[in-house]
Amino acid sequence: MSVVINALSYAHAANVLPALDTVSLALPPGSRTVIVGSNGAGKSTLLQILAGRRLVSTGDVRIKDRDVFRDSPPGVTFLGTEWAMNPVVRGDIVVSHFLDSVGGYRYKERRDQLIDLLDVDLEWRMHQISDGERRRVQLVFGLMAPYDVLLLDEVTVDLDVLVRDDLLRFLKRDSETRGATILYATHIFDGLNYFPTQIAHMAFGRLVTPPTQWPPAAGPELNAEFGSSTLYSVALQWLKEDREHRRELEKNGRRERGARRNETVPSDSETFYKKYDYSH
Ligand SMILES: Nc1ncnc2c1ncn2[C@@H]1O[C@H](COP(=O)(O)OP(=O)(O)OP(=O)(O)O)[C@@H](O)[C@H]1O
Repeated sequence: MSVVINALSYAHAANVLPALDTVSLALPPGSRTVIVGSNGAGKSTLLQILAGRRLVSTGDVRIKDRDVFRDSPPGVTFLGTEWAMNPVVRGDIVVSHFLDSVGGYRYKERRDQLIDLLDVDLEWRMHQISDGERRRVQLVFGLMAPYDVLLLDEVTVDLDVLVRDDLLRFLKRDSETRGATILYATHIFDGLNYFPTQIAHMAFGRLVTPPTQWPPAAGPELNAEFGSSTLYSVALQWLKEDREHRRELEKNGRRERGARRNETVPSDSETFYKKYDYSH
């Protein structure tokens, strides 16, 4: 297996319920897994832990049989949305200089292929381009070095549909030819049907549907859960179930997760509004 997680639990702070609750997962080399889950389900937390960005004390997290935090495996690429917020990549720097400064010359062939595919202009200046254009530069930068495991946290959200489609086809072809494993968290399911080899469902920090073959097997082996659905309709159904579940819990006065478990709401309105007054 390329990625193995055993009983991983993780809480962002001491007094909150865990963002991840005993998650176990195994991804074979060459697999492309799409994780479906509502806002706050735990997808980003999971990807950041796999990228070695958060230290975990409960559970075992391995890529290519190496502990991701203590013995970080080579060949792991993580691409998340926060990159574009970094002031360094919003500074007055020409794209060609930026790509050179991060070692683009070492992967010339892949770099040029990605520049064409993502329609990047080497003369752009990083502080004068749109969010989507900056995202395309990030993708050239992030994908030009060949990886064994690619962790994608919704980095296609601001791409136009044509570029997004070209990118997904590139990633699919790349994983087929080199056997790279991809784990991709997204909320955009349009045009994604052909991409994954498996799909998984996260809800309330748990992996409620482990990676399951996608597209569903056809003919007599037709997958009982998915039938002939599209990825979009499966995702919609899963998210509806999650919302129902949450509402049910809330109706019974319970929360699955959140920071306010032990907090009492002040009884008089003055104290209440003071609490939410950010002006001081
Ligand atoms: N830095 C943080 N500090 C405290 N809590 C956090 C932090 N990051 C995430 N959380 C909490 O952890 C839980 C899981 O968040 P996470 O970002 O992993 O969800 P997600 O599935 O990626 O959501 P989205 O689809 O909105 O990106 C949420 O309840 C969130 O409020």
